Amino acid sequence: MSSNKINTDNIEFIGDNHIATNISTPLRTDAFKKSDDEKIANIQIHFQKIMEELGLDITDDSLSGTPYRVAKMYVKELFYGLNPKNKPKLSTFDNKYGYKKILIEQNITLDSSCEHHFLPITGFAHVAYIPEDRVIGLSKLNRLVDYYAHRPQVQERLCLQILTDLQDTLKTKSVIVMVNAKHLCVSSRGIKDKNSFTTSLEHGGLFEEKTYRDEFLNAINYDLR
Ligand SMILES: Nc1nc2c(ncn2[C@@H]2O[C@H](COP(=O)(O)OP(=O)(O)OP(=O)(O)O)[C@@H](O)[C@H]2O)c(=O)[nH]1
Ligand SMILES: [Zn+2]
Repeated sequence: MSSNKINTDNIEFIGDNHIATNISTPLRTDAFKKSDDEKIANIQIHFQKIMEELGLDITDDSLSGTPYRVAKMYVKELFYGLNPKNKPKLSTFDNKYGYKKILIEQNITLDSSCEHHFLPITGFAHVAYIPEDRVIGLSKLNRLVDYYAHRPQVQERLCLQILTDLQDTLKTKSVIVMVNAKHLCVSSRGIKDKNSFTTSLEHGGLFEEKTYRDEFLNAINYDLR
């Protein structure tokens, strides 16, 4: 095998071990053996090669820092959510006040990356649940969305990862997640459709019933027609 061909023979895939395999992000078993600093150093070398291959003069003042900048951005920012050690602490509380109706966190800013093109996905997530015995700090819902968004993603998987994690954390199936997002791979290249956006909706428990779903959709002012 030539040196620039990726050897996939010994790549094994693992995922988030707390959720079903089919919705896990495909990861190598050695995904976190290297430190962030080692990964940044290696990605820097690879990205410099990409720039050189494109014909760019890497010694130019403006370009010389780009390989390191991109490598750091990948590991520490855009894809920080790949590493379980970065998962936010989702502290929950006893539902002492006995709140049993819908709780909605809407317009959660969403910044993600498309795993097919490594281009941005931007939009909003709307998350709601109907508590049983546990409730959660509001900001934790935003933090969880941010965590799963900061991986190479497809929107369907992102929606499901948020849903199943919240169902586990809140110990209730009654969770609903909607993502409305623009994919730059659709709007800025390829078909270049500037107007279309993508909606995904996943739910369980009481939200399987239209009445509860409608309550959520009305509250976020969304018309699914
Ligand atoms: N289902 C799904 N598809 C996505 C998502 N993000 C990007 N895609 C699609 O992934 C597909 C990849 O298809 P390919 O035909 O291999 O790639 P391509 O030649 O760049 O396709 P075009 O975008 O049509 O030019 C494209 O249709 C993308 O629009 C996502 O979140 N979910
Ligand atoms: Zn894409």
